[in-house]
Amino acid sequence: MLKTLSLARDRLRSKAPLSSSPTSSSFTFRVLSSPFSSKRHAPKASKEEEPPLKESVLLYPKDPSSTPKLFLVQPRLSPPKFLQAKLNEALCLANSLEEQRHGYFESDFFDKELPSHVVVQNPVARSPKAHVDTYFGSGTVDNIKCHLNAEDSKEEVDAVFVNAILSAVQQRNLERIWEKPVLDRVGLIIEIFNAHAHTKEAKLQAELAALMYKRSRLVRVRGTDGKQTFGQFGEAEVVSARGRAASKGSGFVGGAGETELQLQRRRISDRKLRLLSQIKDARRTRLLQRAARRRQGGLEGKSLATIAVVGYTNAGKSTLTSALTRTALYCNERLFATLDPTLKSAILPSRRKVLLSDTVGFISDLPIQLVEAFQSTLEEVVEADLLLHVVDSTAPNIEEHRSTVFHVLNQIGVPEEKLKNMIEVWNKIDYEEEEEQVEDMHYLDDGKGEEEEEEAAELIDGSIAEETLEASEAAVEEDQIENQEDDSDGWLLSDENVSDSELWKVPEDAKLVAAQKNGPDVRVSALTGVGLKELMYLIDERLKGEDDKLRSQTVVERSELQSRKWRPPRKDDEELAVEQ
Ligand SMILES: Nc1nc2c(ncn2[C@@H]2O[C@H](COP(=O)(O)OP(=O)(O)OP(=O)(O)O)[C@@H](O)[C@H]2O)c(=O)[nH]1
Ligand SMILES: [Mg+2]
Repeated sequence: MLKTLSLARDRLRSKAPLSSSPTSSSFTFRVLSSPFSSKRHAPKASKEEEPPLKESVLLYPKDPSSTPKLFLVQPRLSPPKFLQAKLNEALCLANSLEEQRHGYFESDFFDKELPSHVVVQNPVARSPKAHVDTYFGSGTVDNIKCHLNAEDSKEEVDAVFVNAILSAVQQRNLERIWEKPVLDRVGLIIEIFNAHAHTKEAKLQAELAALMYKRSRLVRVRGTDGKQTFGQFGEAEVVSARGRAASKGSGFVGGAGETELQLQRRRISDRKLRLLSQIKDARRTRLLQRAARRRQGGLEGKSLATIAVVGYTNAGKSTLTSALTRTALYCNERLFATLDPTLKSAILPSRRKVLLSDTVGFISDLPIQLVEAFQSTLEEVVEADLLLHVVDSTAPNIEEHRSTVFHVLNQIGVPEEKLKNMIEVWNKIDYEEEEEQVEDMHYLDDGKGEEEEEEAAELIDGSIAEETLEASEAAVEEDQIENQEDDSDGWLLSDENVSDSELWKVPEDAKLVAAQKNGPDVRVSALTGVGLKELMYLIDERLKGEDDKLRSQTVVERSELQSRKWRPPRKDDEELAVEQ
């Protein structure tokens, strides 16, 4: 089984050629329309009732058996190892977008075809600012369109996934040029969150994230006829009479009426308020449960310690939690398999009972507000007594993964003391051994890889590479970028005032804390069980250390209190008081 897994993973790691891959997916289902174009929200002048927003934020209708066929566009990164890692992650993201049926995914992750993809020149490589209108230069945009047409002629592509963070305007313009819904990195991750959420709380949080994202995507662009239009297909501007009467004071005709943009914003704001209040209720329940757990206590009247298992998505958090608690949590190769925190108990070597909390994984380049939508869930992490940071030791960009986790933990407010005490667990050490064993029978070693890499080089260094920045900038049509009202509420970091190079940079604070740790505290294989005993002893030790710290703190506080209470006022003190 292990071998199959490694082979399959190997396949995903190495097969993704750095070029357009005309592999046709086995997905046969269709996206009816994009949630991010307004096609599906064709304005209805008279209807004022609450739209089914949960549905409107989704990429495809909630048919559990439906999976969209995505076409991936990966901006080139260097070094090639980093590009390969990012490309593999993007392919995994694309294949992770799937609804579960009765708690299970229809297909085996590795039975799925790799999504068709193309590596293109990275616009931020030459200039910190990408093209404000279409992100990519015009040559790249046209080239992608050709690839899309070619792909479409074989099997219809439902949406284009650009593995970068696009502004609303860039997204809308690309949608118009490519005539396909476009998802950027944040959009796809939100879609996955929505598809994988199970519990009421996770669903609410995922919907909130989608809603905030959707609000940031509401833009008006100037259409080909020069008129302001709201949607991709130039829907009418004024869609309801609301506001007319109010603006005139009486009568039923007057004022400018409500535009589609205002109507959508209002609906989103109303829904957001309702969602926030529901999340608040769920949070209250969680707080009560946590307090009850603390009261319940462990051995010798101690409170029951909670250990939060954190880490990059797919690092093996659920597998490790299952192994340590001897339970069977849901584990899957799909990214963001876990969205709902789960608590399981374990007995440490000292016979102390603890709770392990498995939670949502982190990923690079996500805006803080997305994390904020999951604040209620992530509170478990902030409140935990100890953190276990699970790292996939086989990840080629392991440093980026580590830094991302430190960054998110900083963002959600984990105290520095807790970060220092965190146990870093390098997981999947069995994989290296496996890799060595299967190297000779590497089924991808069929000579195709090189050929495909050459193609990639052609694509990157050929027509697209020749296109100069100046030329593409000249191609920016002024009327397309005029009035680029980006209503992101400062939510998306992709706003034009934040350069994309900033987004891809590991934040300094995260680097600092990550650098303080030189390596793993323990190396394990959650799958085979190697290193788990050592890990359990380490948890015991760290918790004891925490207890001792707490005890000495309490003793100091108590003695301070006593001395304050019983100490008779000294002469020096009296003098000091008089001076003051
Ligand atoms: N070879 C190997 N595979 C592992 C190990 N631990 C986990 N995996 C595999 O890695 C994949 C992801 O594991 P999960 O436990 O679901 O990872 P996770 O961190 O919980 O992922 P998310 O919930 O999606 O964030 C699964 O296919 C596991 O079987 C390990 O020690 N060795
Ligand atoms: Mg998990």
